[in-house]
Parts: sequence; structure tokens; C-alpha cells
Amino acid sequence: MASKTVARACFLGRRSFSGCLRAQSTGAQSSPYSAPETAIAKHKPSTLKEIYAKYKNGTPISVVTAHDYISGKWADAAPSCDAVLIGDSLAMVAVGYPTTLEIPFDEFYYHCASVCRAVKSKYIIADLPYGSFESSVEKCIESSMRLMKLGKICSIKIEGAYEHEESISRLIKLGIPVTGHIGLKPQRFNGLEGFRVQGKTVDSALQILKEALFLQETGISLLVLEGIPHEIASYITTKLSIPTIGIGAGNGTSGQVLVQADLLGMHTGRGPKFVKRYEDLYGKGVAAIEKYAQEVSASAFPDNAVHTYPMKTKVLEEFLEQAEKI
Ligand SMILES: Nc1nc(=O)c2c([nH]1)NC[C@@H]1CN(c3ccc(C(=O)N[C@@H](CCC(=O)O)C(=O)O)cc3)CN21
Ligand SMILES: CC(C)C(=O)C(=O)O
Ligand SMILES: [Mg+2]
Repeated sequence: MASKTVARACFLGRRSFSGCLRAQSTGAQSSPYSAPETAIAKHKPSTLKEIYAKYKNGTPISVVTAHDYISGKWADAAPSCDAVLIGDSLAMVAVGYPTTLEIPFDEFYYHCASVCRAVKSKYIIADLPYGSFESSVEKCIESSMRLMKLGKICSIKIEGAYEHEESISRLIKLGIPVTGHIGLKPQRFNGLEGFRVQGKTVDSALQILKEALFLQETGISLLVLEGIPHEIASYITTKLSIPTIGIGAGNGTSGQVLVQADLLGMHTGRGPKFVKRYEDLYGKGVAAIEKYAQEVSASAFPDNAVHTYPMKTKVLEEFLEQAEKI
């Protein structure tokens, strides 16, 4: 009965076959480099259907970003995490650009390919980066199709609403699920003169509500609400019949998304106010590198008894004998 359930869940899963194999082979994972057993023991939601089931159930959905192969593996291994977002925030956290506007499509694509090689069991959403879709419907389809051809991405996320109406509906008509993104739109950095919280005036909050309803009408599957007062985000969520995924929008949305580098504390800054740092990987990483460097200076690393390869004494003796003659 249990295996039948797993088989059915896997059949429904998008990347079902590898998911099945993973689910059934957890006992064999003994390499020190594999994830802890608990992290890969269960089949996890990987379809929109499963995400919607959680939404209908009232269970908050969790989404985390990934920006490369390792961060993809970490996101994939967390059993309770529902989806992975390849966000254009990677331009800032992984590539070092000052905003998300600078990253060329090809650089973003390269990161998407790395994440896609890592993630086996999650619903993957990918951003369309600034400059890769706005100029025409054709350009939007072309960029989206390039990402979809990686074979793993389940939904394309677009910042904005009315201005992309045609592009969004064409993608949906072509069978590409679209995730919306309104509120604080980082790609509007110049127009907004920075990363500014939105929806703080009656007009602005009404605009965001109207955009949300419009996007739902257009046929989007999920909606990211970023950087708006939590009361507005909760209100919008109650007025929609699709899940909202909040970031800096309080706990009344259908789910949450955080940038992995922020939640793990991979960098120095505290980041936006809405970030909760669950780890200090920056501090731990720097301390570990410092320890390594000090051990090298003190000739304490490597330890020949541990970190080297054995050689037969006889071979060594013969080598030394012949070497002396050179
Ligand atoms: N590392 C990282 N995390 C993110 O969440 C993130 C990115 N990068 N890059 C793209 C966008 C930019 N984001 C940001 C960046 C800064 C603020 C920020 O500093 N907000 C101010 C509020 C400003 C106001 O009151 O209007 C804050 O204090 O939180 C918000 C969102 C969210 N995204
Ligand atoms: C912050 C999230 C929603 C995002 O769009 C990104 O990471 O790029
Ligand atoms: Mg983004």
C-alpha cells in the first residue's frame, strides 16, 4: 500500500522517475558527501497540483532561491521545502552586480543550467531577467523557451502586470505556467529610486490589488507579493483563488520565499528588514578558511598520517637509490 502511494505520487510528479529511485534508495546513501537520510527520505511536492493541494489545505508553501549547483542541492535536500526559485537576485548575491538590472541573459541562463542540474524533486520557477523580455512578445517567448528547454523549469516569473499582458497570456497559451511578481519590483530600481516598500498609500495599495486581480484573470498560477504592508498582502490573498508567495509581506500570504544567501547568512550585510538569518555561513566560512590558512602557516596541515597516499617502502627505497644517481 505504501509503495503504491509512492509510485502514484511519483507518477504524478514531473520528474517522477528519478524521484521514485531516490525515494526507494535512501538506505544505500552512505557516502560522507550525501545528504542526511532524513533529508531525502520522502517524496516532496514537485508539481503545481501538489502546491495547490497545500494551498487548499491552508498549509503555507515554502520557496527558497538557488543560484548555482550547490545551493540547488541544498534546496533540493530540505524535505519540507516546496519549490525552488532561480531568482535574478543571483545577479547581486552570486555574481556581484549592484542591482538585478545588470546581468546579461546568458549569465543568468548559465546559473539556471547549474541549478537545474542539481534540483531533482522540487517545482522550479525561474525569473526572466531585466532586458530579456520587455521589448516584444516574441523576445519574451524566445527567452522563456530557452529557459524551458533546460527541461526542469516549471514556471516563468515576470515582474509587472498590465505592461506585459500580451506576453503573459501568450506564454500561458503556449503551455508555459507563469508566476506573477508585484509590489516591490527590483527591476524597477531606477523608476522607484531604490528598493522601496510599495502599497503604503491608499492609491498604491489599490493599484497592487487591481494588478493581482488582473494577473489572476490573465491566468497566472502563482503570485509573488514583495515588500508591501502585511495587511495589504493578507487582504489580496483572501481575494484571490491562486496562491500568493510573500517576501517582506507578512505571514498572511499563502507561502513565503527567501533568498537562500540571505537566510543562510552567506554574505556580510544583514540585508532587507524582512530577512531572517537562520545561519551565519559567512562567519563560519571565513573562520574556517582562516583556521586552514593558520594551520598551513604552522605546518599543521596537511598531516602526512591522514591526508596523503601510501607508498610501498620497497618502491620508495628503490626510487631513492636510483634518484641519488641522477
Ligand atoms: N540578497 C538579496 N535579497 C533579496 O531579498 C533581494 C535581493 N538580494 N536582490 C533583489 C531584490 C531586492 N530586494 C530588496 C532589497 C532591499 C530592500 C530594502 O532595503 N528595503 C528597506 C525598506 C525601504 C523602504 O522602507 O522603502 C528595508 O529596510 O528593508 C528591500 C528589498 C529584494 N531582493
Ligand atoms: C526575491 C525573489 C522573489 C526574487 O524575485 C528573486 O530572488 O530574484
Ligand atoms: Mg527576482
